[in-house]
Amino acid sequence: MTAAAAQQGTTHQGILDWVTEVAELTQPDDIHWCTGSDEEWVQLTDFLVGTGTFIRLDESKKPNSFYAASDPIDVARVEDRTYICSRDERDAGPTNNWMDPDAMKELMRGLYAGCMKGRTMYVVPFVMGHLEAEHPMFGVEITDSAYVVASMRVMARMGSHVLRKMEELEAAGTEFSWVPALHSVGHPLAEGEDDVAWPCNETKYIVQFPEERMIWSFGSGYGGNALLGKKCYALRIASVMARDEGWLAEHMLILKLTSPEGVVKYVAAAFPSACGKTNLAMLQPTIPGWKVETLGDDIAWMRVGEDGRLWAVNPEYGFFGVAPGTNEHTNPNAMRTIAKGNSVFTNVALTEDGDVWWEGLENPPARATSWKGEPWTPDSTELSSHPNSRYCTPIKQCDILAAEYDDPRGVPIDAILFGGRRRDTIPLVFEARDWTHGTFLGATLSSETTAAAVGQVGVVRRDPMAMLPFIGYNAGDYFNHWITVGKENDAAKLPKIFYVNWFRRDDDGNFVWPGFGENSRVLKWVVERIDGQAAAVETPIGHVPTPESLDTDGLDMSAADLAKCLEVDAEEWKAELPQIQEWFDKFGDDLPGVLWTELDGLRARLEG
Ligand SMILES: O=C(O)CSc1cccnc1C(=O)O
Ligand SMILES: [Mn+2]
Repeated sequence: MTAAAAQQGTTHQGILDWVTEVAELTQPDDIHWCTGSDEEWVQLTDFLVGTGTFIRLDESKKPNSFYAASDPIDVARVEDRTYICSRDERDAGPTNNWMDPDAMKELMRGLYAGCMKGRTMYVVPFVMGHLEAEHPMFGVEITDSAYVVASMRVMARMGSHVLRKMEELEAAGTEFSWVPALHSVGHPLAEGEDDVAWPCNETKYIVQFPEERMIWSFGSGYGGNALLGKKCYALRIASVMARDEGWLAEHMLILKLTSPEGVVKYVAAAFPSACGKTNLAMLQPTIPGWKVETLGDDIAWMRVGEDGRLWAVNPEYGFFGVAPGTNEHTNPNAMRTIAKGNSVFTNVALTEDGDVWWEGLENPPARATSWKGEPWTPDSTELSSHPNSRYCTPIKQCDILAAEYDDPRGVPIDAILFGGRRRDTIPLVFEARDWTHGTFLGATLSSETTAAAVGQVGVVRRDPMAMLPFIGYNAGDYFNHWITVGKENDAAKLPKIFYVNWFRRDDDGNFVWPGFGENSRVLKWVVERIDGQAAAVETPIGHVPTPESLDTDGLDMSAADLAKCLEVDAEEWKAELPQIQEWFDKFGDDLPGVLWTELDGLRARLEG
């Protein structure tokens, strides 16, 4: 299958050739070219209700919305089955699984052979980012999952208008390419065999071929494994494009912060999976007069503009947010967005009156059906919803969506926040000394693992720029790319870099910082630092707020607890040094020397 070659031909013929090749291999019963129309949504959702994959929710509760429960073997991203199959193993680097691309293709052709028998092959033309962008980032996903098509319609700009745009560009002789993204649940149906509610396969492969800008996925129907525009394209493939073309594809939210005086700042923030990006992206400030609007909660593409500033767009068209913990206190804006319907809820609980519920949501139902299909009550010892259960909801429904979301140029970022989930060591917020030091902070970011990926939860791991599962190439080269962006551009125009940690705990294990809307106080300090108005203490790790420089008016917190939030414990940081050394040793000569210099500087300042 020469998808890359298919990209070179005329678009329509190129796509047709690729679709033909895939159909010959996978042998679907029929082929459906997705239009993205409302009529198609109705056909798809009716079909999914018919197969038992979808349960239609009550129109008065969540209009035009559906419930799905996955197979328990298919509930999250499968990092151990995710591969970067670069030609040279070195280019995958020590943080990625690698296999020789030809060997992987051989293996997966064996899996794809006949895998779509009894099913429909859907061809999904889509674009990540704006169709009106200077260089639209096209993709075509082939999938045998109607659930994936329905979810892609929420998460990406998809359908006939995308194909027409490609044809227009082709007619105008304008150069462009498209990413072929092949997906199968890996569950062929024999003649007359009924489908299961959640078809998938014990064997899963989520594979990126970076030089070919191509994605092959097999065996999972869930989230980032199957909605290939998201993690596979907009991060893993896009990060390789960004390395080659001089921009950044990052795991970041984008928000717009407006002060009471009307001063606007744009902030991007990289937190590991399920560490609060969506909540921060839609923050409802507790400090009077401050306003947050969102542009995105998960992915940011950032390019240096002619003005030397870093301009960010959100390439996605929807939210695929963690449901548990989302409620009127933690994220009222998400709740209002979801309430408008047009959403797909996966692995949450289904209530008897045709609504959904999850842990942390107000008003637990007296009885419900859990994501495992079992009777559930508030007294159940089992969870109603999987910790990685998700809502999939159109971004346009968000009341605080910034108008700039629709601007193909994006917004100029003033501050980048790196954040993790650490119970100790990392203070509430501190500012990097400069871009290189900020890159060091990003490269050494650490966080307790979450349920967004299969594996143990709560283990502290290094998660550089919160991109560990999403860097499409050698992470040492990725760090060097960040360093280069700083070197090749005017530092005064680039965003200032900060490190935040909402999750510090006291000796009894309780969170010291209230978080959620109160995080607006940290954002205020950040923008006031940018404007040279907020005080800070110079510490071995960076610039930490003086207690007085944080706006604590109305904050129910003792001075001792605030001091605890801001504490820099030299012994805790000295304990980080060998961990950072061990992390950096993984990269050998691929690690930029300036990062070793930063580590030496930190050590010297701590021991000074
Ligand atoms: O893709 C999944 O199955 C869950 S992981 C996820 C989903 C949406 C946004 N981010 C993530 C992530 O792991 O970062
Ligand atoms: Mn994410």
